[in-house]
Amino acid sequence: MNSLGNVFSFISKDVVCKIQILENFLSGENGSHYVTIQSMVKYELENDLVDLTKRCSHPESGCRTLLRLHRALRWLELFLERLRTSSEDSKTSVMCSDAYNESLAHHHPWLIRKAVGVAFCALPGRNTFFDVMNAGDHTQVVALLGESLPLISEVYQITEDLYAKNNLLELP
Ligand SMILES: CCCCCCCCCCCCC/C=C/[C@@H](O)[C@H](COP(=O)(O)O)NC(=O)CCCCCCCCCCCCCCC
Repeated sequence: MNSLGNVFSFISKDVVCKIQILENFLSGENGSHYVTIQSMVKYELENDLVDLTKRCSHPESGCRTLLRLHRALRWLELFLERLRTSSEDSKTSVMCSDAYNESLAHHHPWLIRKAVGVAFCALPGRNTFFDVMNAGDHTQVVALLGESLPLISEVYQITEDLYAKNNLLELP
């Protein structure tokens, strides 16, 4: 993302920050509970470490932090599937914003949606985008996407089911 330009830095900063929160849990004194998503959910819920309705004493629990990344993974899945099936004249900005409007946008306030919309306009065209991905020629990139998308979907679905079972899909 950083090689796409400064306009994306507010997005990548947020992702890095959220990954850091999870890594800190993993390397902290209760790290053994953070080895899997299942053990994290069980541990945080059993020990009242999750703000369920309003952010107060545990504003940055592992569960709510992962939920933000989980929602972003859905965006990524939708976007990469569009990219995989796109034609030479398809616009990355349109693919990106269609995927965004179908997923993450439902969870973002107006101001973030506007800022994200500006970032999408700065996306390079499809060919440059494939080059930036640095995963071989364009046919190879498309093949790679075909292999990785089912794995992304599977990971997404496992987390989605676990969160749904524990009523965690709307954590503040
Ligand atoms: C490739 C183009 C990249 C464009 C990515 C667009 C995705 C839209 C993400 C918009 C995030 C906006 C930034 C702020 C978000 C936060 O307000 C918001 C809520 O957090 P809070 O509850 O702690 O306040 N955070 C989030 O929703 C998490 C956003 C995470 C965004 C992840 C984006 C991942 C991008 C990965 C790109 C990989 C490209 C790979 C190509 C093969």
